[in-house]
Amino acid sequence: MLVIFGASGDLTARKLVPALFKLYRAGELPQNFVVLGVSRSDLTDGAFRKRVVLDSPHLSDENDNGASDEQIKGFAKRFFYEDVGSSYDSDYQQLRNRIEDLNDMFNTGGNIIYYLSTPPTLYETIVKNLANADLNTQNNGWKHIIVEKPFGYSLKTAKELNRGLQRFFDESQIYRIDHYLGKETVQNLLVTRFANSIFEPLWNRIYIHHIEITNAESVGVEKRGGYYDKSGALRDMFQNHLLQIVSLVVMEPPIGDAPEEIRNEKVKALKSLRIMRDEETLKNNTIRAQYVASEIDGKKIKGYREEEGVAPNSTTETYAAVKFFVDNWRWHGVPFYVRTAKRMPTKVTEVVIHFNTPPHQIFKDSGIRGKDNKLIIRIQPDEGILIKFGVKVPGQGFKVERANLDFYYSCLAETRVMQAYERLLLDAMQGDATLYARADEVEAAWEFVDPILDYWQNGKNVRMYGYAAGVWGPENADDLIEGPGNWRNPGENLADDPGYCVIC
Ligand SMILES: NC(=O)C1=CN([C@@H]2O[C@H](COP(=O)(O)OP(=O)(O)OC[C@H]3O[C@@H](n4cnc5c(N)ncnc54)[C@H](OP(=O)(O)O)[C@@H]3O)[C@@H](O)[C@H]2O)C=CC1
Ligand SMILES: O=C1O[C@H](COP(=O)(O)O)[C@@H](O)[C@H](O)[C@H]1O
Repeated sequence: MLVIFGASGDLTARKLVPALFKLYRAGELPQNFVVLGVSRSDLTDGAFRKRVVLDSPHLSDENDNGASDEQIKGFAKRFFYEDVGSSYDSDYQQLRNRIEDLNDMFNTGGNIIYYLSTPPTLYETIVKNLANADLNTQNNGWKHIIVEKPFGYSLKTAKELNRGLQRFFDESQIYRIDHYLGKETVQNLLVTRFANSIFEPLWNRIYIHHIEITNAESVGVEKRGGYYDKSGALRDMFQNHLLQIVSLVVMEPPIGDAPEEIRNEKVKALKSLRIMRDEETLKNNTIRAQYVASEIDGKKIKGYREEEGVAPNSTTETYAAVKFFVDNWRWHGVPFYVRTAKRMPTKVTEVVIHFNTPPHQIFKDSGIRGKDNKLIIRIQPDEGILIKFGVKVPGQGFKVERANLDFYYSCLAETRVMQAYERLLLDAMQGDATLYARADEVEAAWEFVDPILDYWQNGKNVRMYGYAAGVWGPENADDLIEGPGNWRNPGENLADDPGYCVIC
């Protein structure tokens, strides 16, 4: 049984129920699957079903071939609703009775996931009340809790939240969601590195010059200005999703694919990020910026400070770029450049491994300079992997051009690629926490991010750059890159990435 707290909210309707529906249609949910929505709103089972299933505009998408009425009705019958009264801090005895009734009706064996999809300030209250009603014990079926982001606001609050949850649930029962880990391409980072023998020998300071990770969104803060203005790019994307990607790029090979083997290595990776402690280092290695009003294709785009819910004098960043080093044997001296931003020219997330130039230039007039070998791992969209390597241009002499060697997920036309929430929900049902963040991972990530946030908020004369909505951030961001290089500003499609002989 999936018990969703905050079931009347946006996440339930827009992400959770559509993901469950996809799993249902694909026949991947257990036979006895049932959902109990819980929140303060006064709803009947019928009204809840209408809201999140029958009248929902979110159940189909452009890749869908349409669900039948029968499927939708069959799915809706598995949804029930219970209100907690006027506050989540109440006696959950009535909730317990309802859960027991549904357990019997659907023969669930007492296996329950509690999904916390309320404002984070309520997480601890909810788990305390679950425990008070004896709804956390595992002697009659397993009990897992899935905790939505944001997980804390700082290292201190993340630690408090961890301790708060762990008072009532064992760490093995706690699933902290990071939807980037549910993305197929993020998981493929592990496979690319550890299921091949051709990349890993090069995956170190001897062959890699620097690593660049870009997460760009073309949208602004949309309707979430109120939330975002208290958060900012560093908390919203960098502390969680991007540092999760960093941990997969940086980690050592685990001894196996058991969840704890992988998570142990990720924690070690996060703990090896060099924490920036003094103002000079923070000044030279971080850049923050806000988008300002502009016009894109004749359409006026609001600046961040004009967005609904955002303070007119806000100092919250919508662009964050950070250069850092990893203090371990493998990565000594290799700079990592990671940026995330809203209102960029396109939506794209990619990891770019820039290899060193060959140690000795044999082909002196080849035109190869500045065109290093790259491995581009495209997380989204146009998911795939592309290697840029030098080939000889036919003709006299040794002119070299960069060609592309590539793989695209879209080539796997017959394969159903699960969306992030589908994969993560299914894993939590199966008790597989590999793709969920452990307490120490979250804390290690905050440990790295906290000094940057503190500097941005309290440092002396910290610049807040502006960038016109629709461009690749402030010009000064290129100053972060060592030497003559710039950020790679990719197009929407990896397949369009310029390379010699693209039409073959
Ligand atoms: N929406 C999204 O795309 C994403 C959301 N999240 C996280 O998921 C959680 C839920 O988000 P979302 O569904 O968007 O939030 P909403 O505000 O839409 O819904 C939250 C639900 O919690 C209940 N609630 C209880 N107390 C409060 C309160 N003081 N203020 C507002 N709501 C309250 C409300 O139900 P009721 O009043 O009936 O009790 C409400 O329906 C949050 O922690 C959010 O950070 C994370 C990633 C993406
Ligand atoms: O967690 C979040 O992620 C989305 C971006 O997710 P994606 O899967 O579309 O890349 C971001 O828009 C949002 O601000 C953030 O809270």
